[in-house]
Amino acid sequence: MSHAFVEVQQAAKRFPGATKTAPPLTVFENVSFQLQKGEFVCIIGHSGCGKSTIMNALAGLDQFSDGSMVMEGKEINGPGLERGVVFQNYSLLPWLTTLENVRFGVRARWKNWSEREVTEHSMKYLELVGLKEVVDRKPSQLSGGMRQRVSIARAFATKPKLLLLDEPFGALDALTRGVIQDELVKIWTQDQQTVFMITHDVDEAILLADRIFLMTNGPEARIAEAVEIDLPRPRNRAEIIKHPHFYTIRNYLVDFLVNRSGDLRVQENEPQGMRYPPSINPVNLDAAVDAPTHPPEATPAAGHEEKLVKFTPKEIRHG
Ligand SMILES: Nc1ncnc2c1ncn2[C@@H]1O[C@H](COP(=O)(O)OP(=O)(O)OP(=O)(O)O)[C@@H](O)[C@H]1O
Repeated sequence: MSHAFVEVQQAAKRFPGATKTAPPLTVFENVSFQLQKGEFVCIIGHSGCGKSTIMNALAGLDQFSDGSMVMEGKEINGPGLERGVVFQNYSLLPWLTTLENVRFGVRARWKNWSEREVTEHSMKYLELVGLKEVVDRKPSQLSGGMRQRVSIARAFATKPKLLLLDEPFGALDALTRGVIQDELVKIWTQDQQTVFMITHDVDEAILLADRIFLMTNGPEARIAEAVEIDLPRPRNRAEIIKHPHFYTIRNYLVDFLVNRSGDLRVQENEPQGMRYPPSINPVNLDAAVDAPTHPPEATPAAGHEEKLVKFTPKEIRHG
């Protein structure tokens, strides 16, 4: 029996073809991985490879077409309070105020708490994401970044054992993003949560993750590799770029996204069955990639999304 905190085995997702005669779409298949308790894992891959679909399944909001997923030995077959989710699209209740949106989650989590305890705890997390002044506003009266912060506060406040984050910082400006990344690391460290996070930002993934899963392009995507990030903690953005391993890791990830993610399809005659992604430590590979050891050029390669290859050291609060 597996001792992993979360175990996904041979997951696949298929959708019916767009027309009656069109073949079904296999978004991904043969996706198997484990998350260890307390681990911070990021998953990166090009748009459409199925990252959100995997996350929705872990959240219990969708199901795989094949395969299984288990958390602490129990099958995941619906949403649960032990799993907290931050979506790209905030998913707030529009008729509730900012505070009520957070209180809603906190009250559900700790049913025996007094109203005062629920409010105080909710306020603590709203303060943490810098929203103390707007707690009485409804989501429609907030900016996109503010709504995302409410959603982050709600997820953090409920202290789930597994925190599922789908590009949670996408709508935030660089400074706020740095501050909230710091808070996420603090909460993760204090509460010993396990985090599974989708990001398109390579630098963010290196800053936060213990391991980064690299997904090949869809259709028929899979997790090709699990890259170990051996940079010492605590990490801060200003310092890690000076670490001798930083650019080796970064170049390896960018090389995957730009050059290799489309070529790593399952071969026709490759044996099927359970396949965990191999663990890769780019620093220990001989000439891991034929790439420079300085920041990649700011100009993205033709045909690739700018956000994937752009080098943007962001400001971050030192703490
Ligand atoms: N209900 C559906 N019917 C048909 N295809 C779908 C459906 N939902 C998702 N897909 C397809 O599944 C694929 C994976 O979608 P998903 O949102 O998981 O990708 P992603 O890797 O998270 O992308 P992004 O990085 O853009 O968010 C896409 O090609 C999408 O078009």
